[in-house]
Amino acid sequence: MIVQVKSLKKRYKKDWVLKGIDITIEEPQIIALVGPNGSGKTTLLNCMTNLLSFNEGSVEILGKANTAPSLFYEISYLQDNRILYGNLTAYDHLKFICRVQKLPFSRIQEVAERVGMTSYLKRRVRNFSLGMKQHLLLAMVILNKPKLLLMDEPLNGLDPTSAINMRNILLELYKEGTTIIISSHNLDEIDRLTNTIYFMKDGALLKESLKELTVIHYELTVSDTEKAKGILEEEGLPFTSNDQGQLGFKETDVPLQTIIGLLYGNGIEINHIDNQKAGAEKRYRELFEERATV
Ligand SMILES: Nc1ncnc2c1ncn2[C@@H]1O[C@H](COP(=O)(O)OP(=O)(O)OP(=O)(O)O)[C@@H](O)[C@H]1O
Repeated sequence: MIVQVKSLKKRYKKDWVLKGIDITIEEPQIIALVGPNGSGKTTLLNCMTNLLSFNEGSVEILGKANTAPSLFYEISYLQDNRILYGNLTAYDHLKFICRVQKLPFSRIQEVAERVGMTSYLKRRVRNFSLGMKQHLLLAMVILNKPKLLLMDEPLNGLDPTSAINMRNILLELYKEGTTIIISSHNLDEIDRLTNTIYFMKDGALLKESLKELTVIHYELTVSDTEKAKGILEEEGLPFTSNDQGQLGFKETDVPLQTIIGLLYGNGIEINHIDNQKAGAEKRYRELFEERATV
């Protein structure tokens, strides 16, 4: 068992922020943690890594209570860049981690090259841009090749090239057996990284696989909607229709080519085809519509 969180509850004074979180991860995966500002994502990650105590429930990681000292060598947690020291260089940070993690210093160059930060390795962090700090944080958490990697908003401030590089690094780690839990507001990037999303809502998690949500839907505007409906019903093909007379289909139910052939064959013209690929953003809007439109 990689992660087993049971009925985890956490409150700050009277406010319950986590109201009973359950997470079971048995095999390496990449999981995205998504939710509005203040929904409790950081609190959850802090509780899981034992940086924060919780009020009720239990957290086990790699079969041990999350307080077990040996986990220090097996998990990594990318937090925000306030943990960095302005007066130290990137190299100093990485050397410190090598010392406490008992890793050879040769790992530093290896990781710096992988992350793409060799040119400013010896510079003081004080003068780093936001993206450079994110690179350093990434280098710091992958030094020990963790079995579980938790990441709080790792994509902040990354330019597109760096975001792609980070995605590739995470996918490589995952292929090597690392489980990754990543909180992010960048839903496009999440879509590219994983199909498994935990939406954080009202102190609870809604676990969803986007496999179903990423099925392609298409909508057709045709010359004679009523006639088309009759033909589709006769053929027993599943479809929906809306007020504007559009007919909706799921690619998995009926391939588009089949519908086109059938309608044309019956003298119905297709005026417009609209493809819709649902994804993390669409689902987010459905779940948090009020907040998303503010
Ligand atoms: N130390 C604290 N004391 C009191 N309340 C806190 C503390 N830390 C967080 N909170 C509150 O707990 C709630 C959850 O905060 P948290 O930082 O976990 O959310 P988040 O989902 O990570 O937000 P964001 O997306 O903005 O990073 C918020 O209402 C926040 O104000």
